[in-house]
Amino acid sequence: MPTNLASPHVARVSGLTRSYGAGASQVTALAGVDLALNRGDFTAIMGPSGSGKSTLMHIMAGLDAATDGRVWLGEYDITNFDDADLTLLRRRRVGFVFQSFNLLPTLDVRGNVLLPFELDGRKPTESERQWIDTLFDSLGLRDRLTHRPHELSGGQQQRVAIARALATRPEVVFADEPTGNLDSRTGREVLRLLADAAATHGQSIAMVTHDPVAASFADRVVFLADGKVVRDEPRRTPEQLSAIMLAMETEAAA
Ligand SMILES: Nc1ncnc2c1ncn2[C@@H]1O[C@H](COP(=O)(O)OP(=O)(O)OP(=O)(O)O)[C@@H](O)[C@H]1O
Repeated sequence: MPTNLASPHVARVSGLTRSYGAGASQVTALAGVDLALNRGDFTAIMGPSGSGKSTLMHIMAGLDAATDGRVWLGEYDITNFDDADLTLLRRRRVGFVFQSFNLLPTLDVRGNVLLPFELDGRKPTESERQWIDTLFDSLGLRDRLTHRPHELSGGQQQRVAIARALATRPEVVFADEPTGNLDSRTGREVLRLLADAAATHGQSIAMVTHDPVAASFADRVVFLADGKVVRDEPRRTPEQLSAIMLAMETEAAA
């Protein structure tokens, strides 16, 4: 495997294209994207519906394959990895938080958080055990450890999903609209937790969102339109991000 241990990037794509279908019905979801996610950053990926955000995230996370271009996850060039290698790499290097929480209904909170270790066929080390305890405390899950997902509120379920995503200290956490199913107050709590994981623990996080308030918690905001990166901004207020989105829509309509 080609390695580049000095890489300051947790994930990178170069000349990335992704099309679906063939002939007249072909859709180009990504049309030549160059993007590198910095280690320790909380990066938001914004853009209008259909601009390619989820496709980009899925390819960066090794869940979908490029049509053309190259993809790196940490020091690995995963462009030509087969499914078995990708599964292993995802299990060991990537955490996921989805809009729909994706918790196992039959497992309690502790079981859900320990699931990535189970899947990897190992037990947490002593230091991982301590880290998981810290997560239970800082995410306010301590008195819910034996509860099953259906006994929890939406915000609590998303906090369990975040604890699970952070438990193995993955190279990068990918979050797809993680606050999409939460009320705005609970959503802000979840965003604060993600921002804190990056700021305090150096956890690299990439989050897809269409919500300027959510994106305002990120260190960096990358905008996609029509399958291309059109802007790349440092931290911005929700008002500034809304203005950028509006300007993009006005340009697209002109
Ligand atoms: N499996 C697929 N088959 C065919 N077309 C697809 C598939 N997945 C995505 N697309 C198309 O690719 C384009 C980009 O989709 P994508 O889901 O990445 O956009 P998005 O920015 O995440 O949108 P949204 O904000 O609505 O979730 C869209 O035109 C979509 O219809």
